[in-house]
Amino acid sequence: MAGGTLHRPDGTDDKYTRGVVGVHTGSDAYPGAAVLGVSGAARTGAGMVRYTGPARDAVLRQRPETVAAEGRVQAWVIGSGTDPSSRSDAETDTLRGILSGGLPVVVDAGALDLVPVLRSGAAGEAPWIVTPHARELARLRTAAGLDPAIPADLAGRIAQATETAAALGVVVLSKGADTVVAEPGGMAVTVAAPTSWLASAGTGDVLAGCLGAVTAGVAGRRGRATGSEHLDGARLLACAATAAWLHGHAGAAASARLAGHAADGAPDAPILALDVADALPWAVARALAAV
Ligand SMILES: NC(=O)C1=CN([C@@H]2O[C@H](COP(=O)(O)OP(=O)(O)OC[C@H]3O[C@@H](n4cnc5c(N)ncnc54)[C@H](OP(=O)(O)O)[C@@H]3O)[C@@H](O)[C@H]2O)[C@@H](O)CC1
Ligand SMILES: Nc1ncnc2c1ncn2[C@@H]1O[C@H](COP(=O)(O)OP(=O)(O)O)[C@@H](O)[C@H]1O
Repeated sequence: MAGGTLHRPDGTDDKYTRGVVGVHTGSDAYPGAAVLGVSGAARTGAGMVRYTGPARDAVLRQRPETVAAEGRVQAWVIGSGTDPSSRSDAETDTLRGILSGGLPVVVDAGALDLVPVLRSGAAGEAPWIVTPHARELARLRTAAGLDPAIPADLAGRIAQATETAAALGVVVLSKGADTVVAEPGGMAVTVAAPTSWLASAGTGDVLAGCLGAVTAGVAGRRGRATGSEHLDGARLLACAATAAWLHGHAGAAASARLAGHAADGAPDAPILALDVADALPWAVARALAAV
């Protein structure tokens, strides 16, 4: 699963080759989402996290390693902790600029409304991974002219994610106890969460950051190897499936630890989103050990 998407740094690496994630998330109403996304990206092993949103002070208080300045990045994370109904025109322009920059973008929560607008009638694929929960996916499908009914079973969710990916030309990561990832070419993968203690506010924000870090790492290494950082749908799907696996197993490890068990014990204790972020290094280590 992690083969090709995660990389143990060696003597040739520096902070840039390991992948730089740009995070433009959070708002005055939801500064915590920015902290959680930045923590998710940093704990997944990004070489650098750049934060360019409005929750700079909160982010730096929790994660002083963050570079709060513009600069080159390999992948973006946008939308977590934002509300499109109160978004300024200047902020919409900033998000449109990120989306049209040609880099991979993880599009979450309050930026999802821009996807059908920008992809309507557009040819080919955009290197974006959208990360809706069930209600957000229903809203996205309504805006794209697709049936918004929430499927009753997993087969229906896979079909829905696959149809949405093809219609919009983007990778879809549909969140839930089973995370379904689909790409525009028709491939789909399901990643079952090892614990449902993950159903807690802010864990999706952590996932978005984790996915940004995995994607930036893959784009950076590909750039070094081939001269092109472009990631097609199949590669983005692999990044999304890897992030879902890391997130789920980090949740289980955090739950087991808080329950007083060893890391492989039963995940019995409730967890907070930041617990999930803090357990991501354990999940990365476990995935790397299996490669
Ligand atoms: N720490 C932070 O900063 C965090 C910030 N966060 C940020 O918050 C923003 C909004 O994200 P969200 O997913 O909550 O909003 P949204 O997609 O509009 O869905 C709302 C839907 O939920 C439903 N609903 C509400 N209450 C319900 C209930 N008791 N039981 C059942 N259903 C209930 C309600 O349905 P209704 O009441 O209409 O039936 C409505 O349709 C987003 O930017 C996110 O990133 C979060 O990540 C958390 C941590
Ligand atoms: N019942 C469940 N079992 C396991 N994982 C779940 C369950 N419900 C939600 N999740 C996971 O928890 C996260 C919630 O994300 P999201 O709905 O965006 O919440 P938030 O906006 O509060 O961060 C997702 O990664 C989702 O896959």
